[in-house]
Amino acid sequence: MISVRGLTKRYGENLAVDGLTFTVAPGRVTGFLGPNGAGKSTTLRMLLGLDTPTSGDARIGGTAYRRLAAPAREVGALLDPAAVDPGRTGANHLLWLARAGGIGRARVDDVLGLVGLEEVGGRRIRHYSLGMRQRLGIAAALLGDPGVLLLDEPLNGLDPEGIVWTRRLLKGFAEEGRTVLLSSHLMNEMEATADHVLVIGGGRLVADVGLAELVATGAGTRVEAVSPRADELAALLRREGATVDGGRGGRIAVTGADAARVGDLAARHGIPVHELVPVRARLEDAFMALTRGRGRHEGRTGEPGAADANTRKPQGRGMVR
Ligand SMILES: Nc1ncnc2c1ncn2[C@@H]1O[C@H](COP(=O)(O)OP(=O)(O)OP(=O)(O)O)[C@@H](O)[C@H]1O
Repeated sequence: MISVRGLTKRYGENLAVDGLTFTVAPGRVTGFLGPNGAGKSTTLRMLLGLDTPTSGDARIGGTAYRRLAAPAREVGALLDPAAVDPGRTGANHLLWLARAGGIGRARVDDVLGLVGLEEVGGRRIRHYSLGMRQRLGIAAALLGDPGVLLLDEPLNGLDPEGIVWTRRLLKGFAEEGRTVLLSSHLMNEMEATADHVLVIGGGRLVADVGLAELVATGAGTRVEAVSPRADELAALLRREGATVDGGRGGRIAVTGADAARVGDLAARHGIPVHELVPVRARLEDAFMALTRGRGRHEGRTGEPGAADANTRKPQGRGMVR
């Protein structure tokens, strides 16, 4: 179990993490999502005692990482797979980590086998592909057979086979009752891997919700319509309060009105419609809808999302935007 309470990190003027409170339960894969600069890595670093919170706290099994008696056996982490000595062999790198963590050398061969690197353990890391380095990083996280796994972008650089393998591994860990928290910007992969998601934007919690529930909220659900008089239809829909994007080739994407409303409106005005397709929201759509205006690159001060994030009421169970 991971618990974070009022976690805040300020770098000078920049409030990187802003009063985050959440728990990560064992027995499921929890995805950690947010636009670039949202504060995911900073949060993970504070969980791992690599950065000190300005206020609030982050605990693993009720204890701050720096106070854990045997951290390597309790928490496995993958932060930056490039942070290795390229002159070492994969096996030596793991052996060095095992020694530092009080873990026996037999476990090195175990984890090399687990991640499919047994054949190349004796090769220097500089000759590893990006995907192999990623697997080595996962092997390092697994060394202490920990109950908690924290993985920052573990799917980066993996080929499709590597992605499927990692997904199975993480799901298997969760099924064994371990706590798994992973960040990834690959939405389709997150959708296929996570059971629950934490979404942050501008350092604040935007959603803490089951994946199925998030998608079912309909955030990001839209209707696509094709009409030779698409501009006219778009103007009518906007007048009715819907949001309309596109228009090229007579194709528009409508949010805020369902297919029946779009079709009825078109019929009332004698506008022919050649296609009318409801598009069910996927994680990516819901994520975009939740975090719009909350990206670091969209500006921290005065951005619409930041201004109202304090005042918005929860919308449905688990939605904290
Ligand atoms: N050591 C640091 N010193 C100063 N500012 C920092 C430091 N680390 C992070 N930041 C700032 O804190 C904010 C959050 O960064 P963080 O890396 O945690 O975001 P992220 O969600 O992990 O983003 P990404 O997906 O791009 O990795 C950013 O504005 C970043 O520039």
